[in-house]
Amino acid sequence: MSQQTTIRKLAALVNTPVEKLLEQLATAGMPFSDPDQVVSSTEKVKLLGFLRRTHGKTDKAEVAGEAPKKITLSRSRKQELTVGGGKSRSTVDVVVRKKVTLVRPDSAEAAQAGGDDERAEILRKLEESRARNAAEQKALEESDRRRAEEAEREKREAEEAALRAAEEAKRAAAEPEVIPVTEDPLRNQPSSHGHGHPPKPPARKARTGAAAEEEDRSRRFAGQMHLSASERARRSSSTRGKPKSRRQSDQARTGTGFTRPTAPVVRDVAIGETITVAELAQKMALKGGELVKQLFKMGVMATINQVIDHDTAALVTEELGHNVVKADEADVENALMAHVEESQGEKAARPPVVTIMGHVDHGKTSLLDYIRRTKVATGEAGGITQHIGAYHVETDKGVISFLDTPGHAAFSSMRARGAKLTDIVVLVVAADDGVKPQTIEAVKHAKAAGVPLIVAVNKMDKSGADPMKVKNELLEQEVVAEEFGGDTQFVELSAKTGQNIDGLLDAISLQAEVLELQAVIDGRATGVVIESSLDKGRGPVATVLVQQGQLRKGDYLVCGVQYGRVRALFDEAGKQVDSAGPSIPVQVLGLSGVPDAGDDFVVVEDERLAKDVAQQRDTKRRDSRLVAQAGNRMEDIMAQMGQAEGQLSLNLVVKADVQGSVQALREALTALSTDAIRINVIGSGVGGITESDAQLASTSKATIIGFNVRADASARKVIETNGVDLRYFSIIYDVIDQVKQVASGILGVEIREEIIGTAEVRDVFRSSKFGAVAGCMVVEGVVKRSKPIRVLRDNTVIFEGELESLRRFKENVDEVRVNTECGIGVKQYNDVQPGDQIECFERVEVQRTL
Ligand SMILES: Nc1nc2c(ncn2[C@@H]2O[C@H](COP(=O)(O)OP(=O)(O)OP(=O)(O)O)[C@@H](O)[C@H]2O)c(=O)[nH]1
Repeated sequence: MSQQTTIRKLAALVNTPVEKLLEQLATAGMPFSDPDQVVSSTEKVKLLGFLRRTHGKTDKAEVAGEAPKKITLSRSRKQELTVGGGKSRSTVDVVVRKKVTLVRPDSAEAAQAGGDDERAEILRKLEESRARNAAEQKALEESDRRRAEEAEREKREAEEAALRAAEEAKRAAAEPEVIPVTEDPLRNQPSSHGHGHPPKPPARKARTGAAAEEEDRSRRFAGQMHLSASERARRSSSTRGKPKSRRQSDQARTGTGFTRPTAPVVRDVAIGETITVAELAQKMALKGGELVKQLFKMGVMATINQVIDHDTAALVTEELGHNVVKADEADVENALMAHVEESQGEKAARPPVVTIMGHVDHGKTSLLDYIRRTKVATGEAGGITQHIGAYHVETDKGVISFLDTPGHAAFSSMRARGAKLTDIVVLVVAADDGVKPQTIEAVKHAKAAGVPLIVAVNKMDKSGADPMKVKNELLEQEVVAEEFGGDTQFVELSAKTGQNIDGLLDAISLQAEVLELQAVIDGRATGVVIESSLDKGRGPVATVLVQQGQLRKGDYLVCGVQYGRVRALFDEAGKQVDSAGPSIPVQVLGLSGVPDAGDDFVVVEDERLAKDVAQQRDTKRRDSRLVAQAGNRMEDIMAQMGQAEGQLSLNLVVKADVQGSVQALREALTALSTDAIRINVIGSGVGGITESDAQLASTSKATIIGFNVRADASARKVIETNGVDLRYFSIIYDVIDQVKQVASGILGVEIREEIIGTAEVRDVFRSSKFGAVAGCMVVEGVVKRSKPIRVLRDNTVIFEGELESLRRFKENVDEVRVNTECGIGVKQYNDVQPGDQIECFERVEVQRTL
């Protein structure tokens, strides 16, 4: 690659005639004869120095007669580079610039070395650099060539692969599916349950045919409990024997697309309060049957469509290795809550809600009736007040609402359902009778609920009234009158004469003021159902107590599991009203069904939400009931079986006029159950006793309890024909008493042994006539000849039998009393010893009671 220059070329380059250049060269000491003679670089440099000198320019190098101190040679070369691969491959023009700089050694060194040596060195280095350049250039060319070859080869391979794929796809379409067994990642992987499969030989011949396929599949899925959705899809598609799609086969071969997980899939399974077995199985991607089996292993017998409770579902889910997540079933409820909160506004004072409690016959009903009769404004002229479960009165000091179901049964049943309705409890105590068991119970209930008490000392008109006694007795219950330094107001009154009833109302208003009761006055109403019934003409009727907001005619509301639009509102005077505010009881018409006492109600904007919430609650309630009824655990079944053996049962059908009474009775009666007898309320409801109630009672041998309701003609017929036990009541305590009696009748009598006397053996005489006769002292009770005896030694019974003889001073007697000596001959037993005890007992029949 030497760049040799002739004199002619140089002359053209420097734009000088050839002759002149020859001349100059000659002058510079380099005589050339032929213009085509080559001029070396050194000669060029020399010429340059000469020319500069002749033009008067200084050149140290030349002056010193030396070569230039630094020479830089540069060159550039253009070449093509291929970048990227496949589709993105492209060519780029690249300019390669080379620059070589040669530096002259130090002038001191240079001074030592001769000028020609130096030039020779430079030339050598120049030559070396040229050689290096050439080598590099060659290497570059070589790598370019290799790259081009590589690209060519890749292109060729890709074309071949495409061709092969097309052929294979064609072949696959013609043949049944063959699972590429060697690709299976699960194959060499132990399963989560420890059933590891030995590694397969790498290249197994692909098998075709259903049997091979089945075997292969079972091998692959054995011990693998959880299949992902795609696995299932794969399984089912292969089961159907469909050929693989081209895409699938391409994916399988190229390894692209989905790869089966190598470990069991752990799922987050959302479980609500209840779930059906089928639904749970689906959530775990498991066959229903598998889950049934798993449940059975855990001791739970359930069918695929059965509802199981949350705990059981959670257990089995965890057992199968999945995570349990609490399902957010309260979606609609949340929407409802948001709805309620949204309607909250400014709060203002509200009237108090009062419940009256006290011992039986102390005058609760009389008090409520007196207040209602004298204080509730009747609607139209001659209108009569109605019992709707609550009423409100207007006093000088404000409005007061009374809950009209006296007694703590209703109070506690409401409280048990989470409904806190009562602000103040008025405890009625008859001044002539004082504190009685139910008075104490009422105090306990009020205290447990954290509700303040006002004591109404009733029957003050009676001659035997002793209010101070009441105050003192209540002190023991920690109910301290104001005059004793406590905070409980005592009001002495008479429900009969109406004496000081206003004083009681004042006391209530005062207490309410202290409590600073508040509620949102405007906005959507919320509250609680106090009573409900099914009216023949008007449909479901519910008395509700509004707790917040205004309940208006036309409002949509959800009420327990019922919903509807308020068709009409009635107050306790039977008068239609347009709205009811906080603490005001009102009768509502227009619900889809009869709600339960204690259910809450919420007014909502539209019917849809009301319906959704009601339906969701209904489903939930039904499911919970199903779970409760199912008794699906083995233990439960066993327990029930055990119970059936030893435990008697009394079945009852309870019908009452209002829902509150039904609930109170059901709870009170069921609570009478003991280990010996179980009280089952197998049917209950609001309304008269119907034929179906009678039929139910007849088939299940139940007693019918009619509380303020009567049996209709067809029911009476069934009752008479089948001899069903029917009893009517109007007082709750009577029901309880009678049920106790009936239960006792079922329990029957029990034989009890009573020891009537014990005698100690002091000496033993043996006579040929009577055998062994024990000389005894009666130490306890009386020993009777006609009664059975036991002989005890060291407090252990060693013989049980009868007396042969009982004598006192050789005389036969029928009985011997305590501290008397006697001779006892035991029938068929001659082994009596001094120190033994002879116990005389009798068997008595005792009526079993609850
Ligand atoms: N003399 C007098 N008798 C009263 C007074 N209050 C109630 N009575 C009578 O006491 C009896 C019982 O009264 P009720 O009001 O039924 O008593 P109760 O506490 O509601 O009774 P139960 O509903 O059975 O729990 C009735 O005969 C009433 O007439 C009163 O202030 N003075």
